Amino acid sequence: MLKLKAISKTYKGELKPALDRIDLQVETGQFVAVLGRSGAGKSTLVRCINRLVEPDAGEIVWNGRAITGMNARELRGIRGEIGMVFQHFNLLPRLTVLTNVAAGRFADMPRWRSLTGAFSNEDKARAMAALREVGLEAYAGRRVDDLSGGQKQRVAIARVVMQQPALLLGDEPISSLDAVTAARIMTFIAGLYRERGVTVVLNLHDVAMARAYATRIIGLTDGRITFDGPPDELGEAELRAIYPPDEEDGGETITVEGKKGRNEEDV
Ligand SMILES: Nc1ncnc2c1ncn2[C@@H]1O[C@H](COP(=O)(O)OP(=O)(O)OP(=O)(O)O)[C@@H](O)[C@H]1O
Repeated sequence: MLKLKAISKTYKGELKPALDRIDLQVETGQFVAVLGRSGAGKSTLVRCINRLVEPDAGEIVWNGRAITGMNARELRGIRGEIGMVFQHFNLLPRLTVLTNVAAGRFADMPRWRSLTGAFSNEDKARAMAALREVGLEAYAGRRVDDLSGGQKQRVAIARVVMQQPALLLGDEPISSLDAVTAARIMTFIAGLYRERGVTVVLNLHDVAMARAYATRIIGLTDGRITFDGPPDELGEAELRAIYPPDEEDGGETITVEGKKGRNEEDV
């Protein structure tokens, strides 16, 4: 179980908190999508969980252990249990697909160490099996920077499969992908949750994707939780609370089906 207790974060030089006393409890085996406008605090929330961003106050507890308060070595250890996928993949571009995936097994080590150690045949076989799951077996020897965005995200998913995390965090993992590729990545993530019991917390921009895949939706507005419930309770009124209209942004409209710009709304 993941518990956030009164987590607050104000970035240096900012007046308004990015997160304002967030309390959240995620049961093992939930698939949580975090929605909110740009700047609502979604990235900050997800990144505080594994302390890529340091909260100013509050406590984060994962399976009875307080992540807040861990020293660097303990934090590396816990990060081995927590997988993460990013919008821009966070792979080592000049290295091969296989090396990137195999390194997932050493997620609790500093990166340079995981790469200087030779991988065992067993590690390589497991990395190949993970690549097979995402349909990229044939790309094992290719350099990551030769792949498309969707393929890179599949490599990142294979690395997570290799890591066998109990918790998967995602910071906009599908934001830079086209709709078909995004759905494919969400299906892989849903597979980790359904078939392996991985607890998932993803920050998403896409309301329709969140509704289609998550079991619970958290709405963030100005650093506070303004919605918490299953996808079928997320109606138009709830969406308006999560995405309040703002004169400055041209009146972007979010509907249950997804996001619409003003022009699309007019036609
Ligand atoms: N490194 C930083 N330094 C200063 N302010 C920051 C930093 N990162 C985020 N912020 C501010 O904190 C608030 C929350 O940002 P955050 O990135 O968490 O929002 P978000 O909901 O993920 O937005 P987006 O959807 O645009 O990525 C915003 O006001 C943002 O400007």
